[in-house]
Amino acid sequence: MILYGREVADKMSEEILNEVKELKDKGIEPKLAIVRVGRNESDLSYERGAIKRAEKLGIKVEVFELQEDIKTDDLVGCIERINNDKLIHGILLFRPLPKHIDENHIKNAINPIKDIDCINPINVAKVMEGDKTGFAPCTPSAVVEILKHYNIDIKGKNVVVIGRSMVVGKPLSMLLLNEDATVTICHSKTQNLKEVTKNADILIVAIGRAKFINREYVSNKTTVIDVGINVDSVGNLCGDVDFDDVKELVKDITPVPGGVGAVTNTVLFKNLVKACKMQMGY
Ligand SMILES: Nc1nc(=O)c2c([nH]1)NC[C@@H]1CN(c3ccc(C(=O)N[C@@H](CCC(=O)O)C(=O)O)cc3)C=[N+]21
Repeated sequence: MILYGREVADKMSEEILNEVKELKDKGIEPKLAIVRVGRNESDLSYERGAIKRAEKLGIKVEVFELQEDIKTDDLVGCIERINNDKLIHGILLFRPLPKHIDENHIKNAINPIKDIDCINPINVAKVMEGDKTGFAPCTPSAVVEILKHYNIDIKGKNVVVIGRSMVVGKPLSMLLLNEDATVTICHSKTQNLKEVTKNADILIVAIGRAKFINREYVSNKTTVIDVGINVDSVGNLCGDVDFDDVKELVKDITPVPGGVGAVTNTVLFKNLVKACKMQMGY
């Protein structure tokens, strides 16, 4: 079965719309700050999707576009202004940041209660502890939302994650563990990768290499979740999985585009409403 993200995002949006309406009835307008350093396509693609989704949800977004060569201290200054702005409830700071920026300083500058994409170490620790008062990163959360929406049971199941980045692989593995999955984390040094992945009930790929996974890595019992967002040789968006090569063979698969990415920005607004309620005492 093809696991489309659109129906997951639309279902989640119904709940978010109701919560936004309740807040507006109390005179509260949830507002997101998007902080973008430079103009790279991956950030702009996400920003476009997020702004479109915000319009549908009646949520205000303010974009802070900063110069690529901004100094760390000036970026901290921008974040502190947002931290102190009572009308802004959540911050999305696009990563990766330019190399010259001291990312450690930045991570700790974001107020944890507004850190709805989980950059601050306090929220990273809360993901580790399964503490729901924090925020998990949006892309890993989108994977869990898709599995839940399509009733794909992961309790005790053999879930293989390929990739161990701080943005996807590592936090996602913790979220899956917190849902009682048996998680195997693979990476560039893993030996006999194909044997490991062929055994997976659920295979989640987040390596950033276009069409890397083909039929040799999967079986007819595999559910494939493709977190990859790449551009192929002819300029089309594609995932880390060779969709055409495996789609007839596997049990389920998410497409790219139209899969995990399509759910990510909706999770962002689910986290924004949660942050807004926590800050306003609801
Ligand atoms: N702190 C941080 N968190 C992120 O989650 C983050 C980030 N920085 N930097 C940029 C990348 C990129 N990213 C995308 C998410 C969804 C789509 C998305 O909506 N993709 C649609 C297609 C959109 C289109 O057609 O352009 C889809 O896959 O269906 C794209 C890109 C999140 N990122």
